[in-house]
Amino acid sequence: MYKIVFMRHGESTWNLENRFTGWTDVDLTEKGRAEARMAGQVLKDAGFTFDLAYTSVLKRAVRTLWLTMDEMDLMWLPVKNDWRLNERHYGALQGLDKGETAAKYGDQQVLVWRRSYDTPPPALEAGDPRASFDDPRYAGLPKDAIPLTECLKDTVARVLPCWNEELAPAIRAGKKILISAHGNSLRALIKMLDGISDHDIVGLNIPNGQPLVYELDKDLKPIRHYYLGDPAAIAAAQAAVANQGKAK
Ligand SMILES: O=C(O)[C@H](O)COP(=O)(O)O
Repeated sequence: MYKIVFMRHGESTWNLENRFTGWTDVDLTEKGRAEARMAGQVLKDAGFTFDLAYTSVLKRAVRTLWLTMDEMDLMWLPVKNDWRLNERHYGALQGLDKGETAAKYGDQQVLVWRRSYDTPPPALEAGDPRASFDDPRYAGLPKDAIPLTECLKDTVARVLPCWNEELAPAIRAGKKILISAHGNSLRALIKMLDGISDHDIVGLNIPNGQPLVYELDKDLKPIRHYYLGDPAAIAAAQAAVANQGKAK
C-alpha cells in the first residue's frame, strides 16, 4: 500500500479578499502561513515523513510547502516545481471579487464558472496584461500550452500527464511524496484518481492548508482517503469555500 499527501495552499491574500486568482501569483496571508505551519505540525504528529515534494510555480503553494517542510524539519527535501500543478486558469475573472461577480451574473452562473467540468470562464484577450506569455517561468512552453482560461477538463488534461510522467513513477519507485497545490488542480487529480463523474465533481471543495491523505493499492487505485485534522473544522472550511461564490 502506498500513501501520498495532497495539500491545498494556506489562505492567500486574494482568498482573504475573495478574488478569483487562477494563475495570478499572490502570496499567503499571515493566517495562510500559520495554516501551512500547522499542517506541518499535524503531519509530524501523525508520524508522516517524505522523500520528495511537488508543487506548482505559484508562490502561495511553494511557500506553503516550504513552511510545512520547515515545521517537519525537512527543508532538505528535493522539490519539483511543475507548472502543470498550477491553479486552474480563471480567464477574465482573475482579479474580480467572487461575491460581486455573483451579484452581477447570478450565483448559478458563478457556480458554473467555478465548478462545472467543461464550461470555462470567459477567456482573457491575448493582449491582456494578465496573460502569462511573457512570464519567464513559462518560457520553455509552447505558446499554445499557456492558457487564457480553463475549465476543469482543461486542467485535467495537463494534470494527468504530470501524474503519469512524474507523480505515479515516483510513488511506484517507493518515494513518499507530498504535493502542495491548489483547489482546482487538486480537484482535477482527485477526479481522475477517484473516478468522480463530471456531475458529482461540482460538489467537491478543497479547504486551505489541510493535509489530505490518499492510500493507494499496488495499481495506484485509491483504497481510502481522509483529512488529518478536526473533521468538523474541515467540513466548515469546505462549506466556506463553496459559499465564496455566492452573492451576499
Ligand atoms: O483561483 C482561485 O480563485 C482559488 O484559488 C480557487 O477558487 P475557487 O474555489 O473559486 O475555484
